[in-house]
Amino acid sequence: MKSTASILNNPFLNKGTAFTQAERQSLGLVGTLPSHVQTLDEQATQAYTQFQSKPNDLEKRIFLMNLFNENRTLFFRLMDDHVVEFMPIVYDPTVADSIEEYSHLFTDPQNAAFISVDDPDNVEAALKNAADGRDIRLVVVTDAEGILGMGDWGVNGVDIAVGKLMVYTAAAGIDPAQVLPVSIDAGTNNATLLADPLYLGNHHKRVYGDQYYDVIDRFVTAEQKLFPESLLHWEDFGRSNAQVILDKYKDKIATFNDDIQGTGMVVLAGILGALNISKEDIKDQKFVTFGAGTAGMGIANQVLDELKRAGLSEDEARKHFYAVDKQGLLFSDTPDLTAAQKPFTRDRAEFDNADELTTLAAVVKTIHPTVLIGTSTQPGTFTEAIVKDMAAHTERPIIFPLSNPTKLAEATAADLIKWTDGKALIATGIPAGDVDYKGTTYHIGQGNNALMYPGLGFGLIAAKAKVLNGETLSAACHALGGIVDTTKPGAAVLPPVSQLTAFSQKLAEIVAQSVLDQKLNKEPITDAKQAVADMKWIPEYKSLD
Ligand SMILES: NC(=O)c1ccc[n+]([C@@H]2O[C@H](COP(=O)([O-])OP(=O)(O)OC[C@H]3O[C@@H](n4cnc5c(N)ncnc54)[C@H](O)[C@@H]3O)[C@@H](O)[C@H]2O)c1
Ligand SMILES: O=C(O)C[C@H](O)C(=O)O
Ligand SMILES: [Mn+2]
Repeated sequence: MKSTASILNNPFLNKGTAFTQAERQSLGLVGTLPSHVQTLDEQATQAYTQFQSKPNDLEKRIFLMNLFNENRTLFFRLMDDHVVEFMPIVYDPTVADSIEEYSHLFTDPQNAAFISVDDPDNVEAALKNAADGRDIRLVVVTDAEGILGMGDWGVNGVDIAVGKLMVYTAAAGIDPAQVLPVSIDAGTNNATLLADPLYLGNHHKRVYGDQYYDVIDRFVTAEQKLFPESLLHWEDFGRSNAQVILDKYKDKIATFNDDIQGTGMVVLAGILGALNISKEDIKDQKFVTFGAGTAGMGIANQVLDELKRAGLSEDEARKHFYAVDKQGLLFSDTPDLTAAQKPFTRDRAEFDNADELTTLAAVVKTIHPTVLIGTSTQPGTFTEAIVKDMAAHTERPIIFPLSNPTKLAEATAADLIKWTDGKALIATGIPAGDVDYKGTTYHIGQGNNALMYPGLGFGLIAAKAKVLNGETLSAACHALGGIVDTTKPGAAVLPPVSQLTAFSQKLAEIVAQSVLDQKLNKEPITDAKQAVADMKWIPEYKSLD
């Protein structure tokens, strides 16, 4: 029999006041709880009332995290009941505040594994100890060099791994006992953290190069050895490492980078939704990506793939893209190009005014894009003048200001609707309320990878995929078509978060089917739908007596 403390302090087993009398007897809990036995419903109602009494979003998050630390079943039951309200609290944007305050507010490691670049010999031990015998099927790892658009947050960034995993369970139904958040503490270049005696990570600058890649390699090796059936999700790595790491492992194991591929997927799905509304062809679009980093180039690659599938040659397809970064429009001779940027550069000879194309305004004026994507981390950069200029040359401009959190968005949905007289087809990185303009209510899609990665990941795990390839990514991007009624005035380009569970399920089935169709499953599975249904965890108490 387990000790009293090991049950009440185990969030995967704990039921608190819902332990039945029989369980209290058999588990040695008699007299350790008040005598009235509550149902999960009663606990959820009571907890929601407490949640509502919290004065602000960060306090609400702290309350929910305490519940999460104590009792995962109750936490996810509550999240199931209130997913639209809880998403911005447990995930983006409030997760950004909690990351900034992580070291100061720390009370519980939340069953994460903490790997230190200074202790490479204990990488495997860290994973093993944190898993504590659990059958891990999903790992979300971050080194937190590029947390959302807020830069380097060192060990504090573990909260993004915890938050992404919460969304996985709420959206797709992965068993919370089968997930593992991982922090790789490679140091930090955040001067505020380094100067803070309360900072809980390594107090030294970030390590790069061979020493860093050696730890990553040890991590991947140990992760695959300990959890051979798991999917490995990379989150918020820096621009110089994200693509390199993905390229190194993507053909060998079941893995994906959420900022590159998850974001590419949601943006392509959003563009397809927008084109469904405008009844235009993707082959007629000109794409400007503003902020040509991890997400910007991930998006460009996913859209490029779509153009090729629509029949364009590689060369023709690339001509549809204009990548803009700090230097302005990226040309083949622009200094300091990243590996991901190089294939998307333009030739100076294409333009009479190439030397002037150093700002977004000049690029929009010259190119007349039909699609403008913001992944720049620069707030307010989609100005009224730029947006009006774009709208003057295309009937339904597609404009996605995606930088997170809220304070970094390139524009607000309300401004974009106003400046384009209701013509813009919009998705935003964080949740945006409806916009009422001249008698129409515009619903704004959330262009956040949270719409995609839970279904993608769950489908890959359920189908026991060996790898994730372009075929499956493409199938997933098309999965959301038809969920939104695009004939309604003011329709959103993506489905609402209120339908997150339903479309994550659909997405998982499509992904699993694609894996099976390509015979990429590690073990024999015949029915994708059944495999997804069999994996689904429901927040209900299981009998422990
Ligand atoms: N909505 C989503 O699902 C989603 C997904 C991923 C990333 N994002 C957001 O996108 C942003 C970028 O994330 P990332 O992971 O690509 O980061 P990143 O650091 O890899 O890329 C940011 C890019 O913006 C460029 N940039 C900085 N200042 C600029 C300026 N003044 N003009 C033009 N470009 C400039 C940088 O040089 C860099 O290339 C973040 O705010 C992040 O939250 C959103
Ligand atoms: O975390 C998010 O909200 C989306 C995305 O992964 C990001 O880095 O901004
Ligand atoms: Mn991210």
